[in-house]
Amino acid sequence: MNTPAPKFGYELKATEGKARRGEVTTAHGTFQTPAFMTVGTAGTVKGLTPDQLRLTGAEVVLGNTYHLMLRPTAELVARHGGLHKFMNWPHPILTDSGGYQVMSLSGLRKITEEGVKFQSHIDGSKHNLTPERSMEIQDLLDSNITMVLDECTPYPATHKEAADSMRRSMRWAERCRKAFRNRDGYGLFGIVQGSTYEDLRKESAEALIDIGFEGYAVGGLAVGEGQEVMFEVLDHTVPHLPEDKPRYLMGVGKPADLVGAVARGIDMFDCVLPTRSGRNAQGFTRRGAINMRNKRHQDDHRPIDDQCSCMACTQFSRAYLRHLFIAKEMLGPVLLTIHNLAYYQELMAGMREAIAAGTFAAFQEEFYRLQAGGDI
Ligand SMILES: Cc1cccc2c(=O)nc(N)[nH]c12
Ligand SMILES: [Zn+2]
Repeated sequence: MNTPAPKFGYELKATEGKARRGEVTTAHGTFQTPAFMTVGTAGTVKGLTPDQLRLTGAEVVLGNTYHLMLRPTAELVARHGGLHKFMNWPHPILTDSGGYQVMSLSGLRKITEEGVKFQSHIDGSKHNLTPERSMEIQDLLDSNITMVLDECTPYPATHKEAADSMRRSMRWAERCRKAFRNRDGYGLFGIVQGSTYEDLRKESAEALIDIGFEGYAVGGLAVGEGQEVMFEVLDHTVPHLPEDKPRYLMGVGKPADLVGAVARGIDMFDCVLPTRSGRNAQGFTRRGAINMRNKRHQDDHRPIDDQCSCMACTQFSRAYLRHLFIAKEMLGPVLLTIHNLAYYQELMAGMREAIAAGTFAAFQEEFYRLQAGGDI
């Protein structure tokens, strides 16, 4: 007899200024915030087994409606028990709703009031993704956190373009709320749009709160606006979001983006940067970025980061990592992905600890001092 799932929930445990330390409860376990969620687009975090991923400190994995509806289809995943069972990740899963990926990946796409019509980038087949269909797909995937179908307003946008795009996303959010199958341990998150316009971001946040969601994402950022503009948008958007619900900044970001956004009240993040960079020999460390193809590592016995406890840093040298990348060996991308994810999780754990201890301001200073330190 399965024990009944706990209710989906967020508990705020500590704050320092706008920074928050909390915990989210889902049917597949809890996760600590601020959280970095590892991107596992097509049901896999590229190159890593679930055990290796867990060892990096990951608690939440992201899947994508767009990719999984095309291949292997949500219906097949459902026949295999949902995404947790299919990919053997028995911990929280969040899925994005598909609209964002359609706009960045598919051919021949058309946005109408009904939804998004597009051609698959895999085989050219035609699809019609509506708010209702996106909810059905994420339900079939058994996603713990479902994202509403939205349009990520292209950047830059005029005020009118941003207003029209945001208001359609709000109408879609309403349809998603109605179509979402409410059940304990599962949540539906709204996504705030409005580009860089303070009045539109306020209107969007208030519209979503009127509908009511289990969490609120800030969308429409990480679209080329730059860190300064992104932080400005957060400064005038986050204050409109409920204190008792998680806030999720979509698609962000570099380590310094995470620290600055946590300082502005964000709880959850996702970004392909650590995994995509890891596959391309770009490492992240507390002292800044490192290019493992660089000749200076050719005969270097040291690990990537002697303070890191990940498998790459405890078992291998920089010389070996460089060799793997130069020789185009599969193990190179695997090891550097593991290291980058472990570094991101270490950064999040450090922020969680600092907020709980009331030392987040000092943490931020030390973070920026080391990043500027150079000589990694
Ligand atoms: C993944 C991602 C990054 C950046 C922005 C967005 C967005 O606005 N909406 C969705 N659904 N996803 C996003
Ligand atoms: Zn490491």
